[in-house]
Amino acid sequence: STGSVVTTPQQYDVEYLTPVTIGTPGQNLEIDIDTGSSDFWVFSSETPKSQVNGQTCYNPKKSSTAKKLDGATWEIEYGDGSSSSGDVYLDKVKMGGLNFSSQAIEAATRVSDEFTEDTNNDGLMGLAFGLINQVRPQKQKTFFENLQPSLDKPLFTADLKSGAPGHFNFGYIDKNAYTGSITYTPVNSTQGFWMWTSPGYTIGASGKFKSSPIQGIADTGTTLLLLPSSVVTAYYKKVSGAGYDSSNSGYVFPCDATLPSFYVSVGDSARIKIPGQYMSYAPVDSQGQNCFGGMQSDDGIGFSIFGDVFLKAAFVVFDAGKERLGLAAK
Ligand SMILES: O=C([C@@H]1CCCNC1)N1CCCCC1
Repeated sequence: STGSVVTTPQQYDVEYLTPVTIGTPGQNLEIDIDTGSSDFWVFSSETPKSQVNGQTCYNPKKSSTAKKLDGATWEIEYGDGSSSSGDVYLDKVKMGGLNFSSQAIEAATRVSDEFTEDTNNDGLMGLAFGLINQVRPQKQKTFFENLQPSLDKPLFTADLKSGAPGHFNFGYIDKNAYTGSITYTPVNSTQGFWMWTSPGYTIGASGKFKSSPIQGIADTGTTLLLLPSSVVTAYYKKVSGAGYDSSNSGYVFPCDATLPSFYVSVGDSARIKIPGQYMSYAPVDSQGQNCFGGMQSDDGIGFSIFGDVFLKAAFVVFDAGKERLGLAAK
């Protein structure tokens, strides 16, 4: 089998939302596909009304195919401080023309304010490795892991775009979705992430390559590109008026500044170009005078995060069969 589903950016490409259908009759939700975590959780009829602000809620009591996974609970804390928790049902899930009849659906009985305030986001579908699924006493498989044996190829691809809808495809590689060739690089999944190491980077079209290994994860659920502070400092040195703004906890610069492109090396001889325009995330003031940088420090995380600022510049193959990541220009 193969599948393909559209994914649509929210304002400033802060996140990408993807339609999914749960239960019988189908309940349609819009979720954030997150390759940086491994829980599929949704707003539900069990989420306190005070914590629901426009989201669509999955109601297992209205699904003839829902089965409670007795005794199972979950609780997750994300790196940005947001969190949620709840109980678990098994139910049918349809996404991109693919079906799985007994997917673990983690119904939220509590969500943190960050999720309540994210009004269009009905939940997260984690597509990292099941090793880090947070359901206890038995961890559950991701949607992709459940489907993997039936897919033509044991992989999925992400084609996120700047300010336009893109696709997540499952089980196949669309040759029309990228240019040139795909460069593959090994993934180390021992921490449960799509973790890989870039050999280095280049700042600007006429910059000199810096050989400096950067270990990080491919995370569609993180908006920005989070890199070692040495790289971040070197980049913003090339942006006039840029500086670290403690009130916004990150590098900020005049929105009319010219931003250099940033090249992330892959394998022995390839690199992904992030256009300068992608390196500005959003205004920090209502006048739109100063802008928050798309590249920020990974301090405190323990590794870098290749989030949407990077991923939307590439066609990305998440190849579980060969534990590798494929990257191509587009
Ligand atoms: O919580 C996260 C991210 C948050 C944004 C969405 N993706 C998952 N982690 C990834 C980095 C290491 C810590 C866990």
